[in-house]
Amino acid sequence: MLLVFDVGNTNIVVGVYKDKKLIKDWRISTDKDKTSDEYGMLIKQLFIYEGLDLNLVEDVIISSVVPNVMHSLENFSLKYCKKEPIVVGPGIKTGINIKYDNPKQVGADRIVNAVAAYDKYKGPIIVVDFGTATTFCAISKKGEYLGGTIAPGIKISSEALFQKASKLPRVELVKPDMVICKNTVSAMQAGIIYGYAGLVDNIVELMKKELKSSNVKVIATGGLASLIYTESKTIDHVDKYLTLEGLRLIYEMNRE
Ligand SMILES: Nc1ncnc2c1ncn2[C@@H]1O[C@H](COP(=O)(O)OP(=O)(O)O)[C@@H](O)[C@H]1O
Ligand SMILES: CC(C)(COP(=O)(O)O)[C@@H](O)C(=O)NCCC(=O)O
Ligand SMILES: [K+]
Repeated sequence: MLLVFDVGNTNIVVGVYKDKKLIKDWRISTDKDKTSDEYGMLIKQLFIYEGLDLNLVEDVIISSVVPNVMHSLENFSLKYCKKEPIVVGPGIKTGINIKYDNPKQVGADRIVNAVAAYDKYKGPIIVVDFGTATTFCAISKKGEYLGGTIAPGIKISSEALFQKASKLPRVELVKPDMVICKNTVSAMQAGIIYGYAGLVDNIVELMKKELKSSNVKVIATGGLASLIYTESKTIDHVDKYLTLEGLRLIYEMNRE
């Protein structure tokens, strides 16, 4: 079995692959204060709960945009899986040519998404990842990572509204029927969701113009993708497991 970790700023998505098949996935909070033993006990319990055995893990691959968590996860891998993990970063083969000014600057999650999206859908392609931040990445027909856009995420944008305006409450992210809303909660929900769908469509349209291609596919992933998918005019598919799939593919390219 292969154990994969996608460490985001809010959540760590953990996946278990048996050959090419994702057999289990979990979402746990990203906690910079957790030790390797705490991660170990948490993951061991999840394995036991699903009738899986941590001793059967043959390899571990980690992609992280939170440097502080790496120490604990690497030690977790060494101690509980008896394996040096593969960490997505400089020196790792991805098959993607990164055209960023400084390729080391691109978030590992964005590269992992690009690898999976190019493998599955071919280019030109735009990947939208709705995480703590919302990232947009353009991949060319030839499979080059061309770059992209980083916008404030849906959840953190709405948290800012609630924190900075005394009379605005924290709201659930659900869609009201209208935008001419007659109460505070619906008015905020409309502003967040319909406003955000517009943000997504505008960035995607501008990217398509820069890509100068008419057949660009647009794939969305990340915790909140399905919320915006139904309101956006430009997203073609939601692919929930894109990042995990990218980790598996990178593992295949780098295994000994
Ligand atoms: N299935 C879900 N339903 C509702 N909210 C979610 C879900 N998954 C994630 N979220 C929320 O979406 C935000 C981004 O989550 P996630 O995609 O895990 O971000 P990251 O990759 O940055 O850790 C978080 O605030 C999280 O609480
Ligand atoms: C943009 C991000 C914060 C997104 O992270 P996430 O929302 O998944 O937690 C992450 O990819 C990152 O830290 N990137 C480095 C900067 C860049 O990609 O240019
Ligand atoms: K992510």
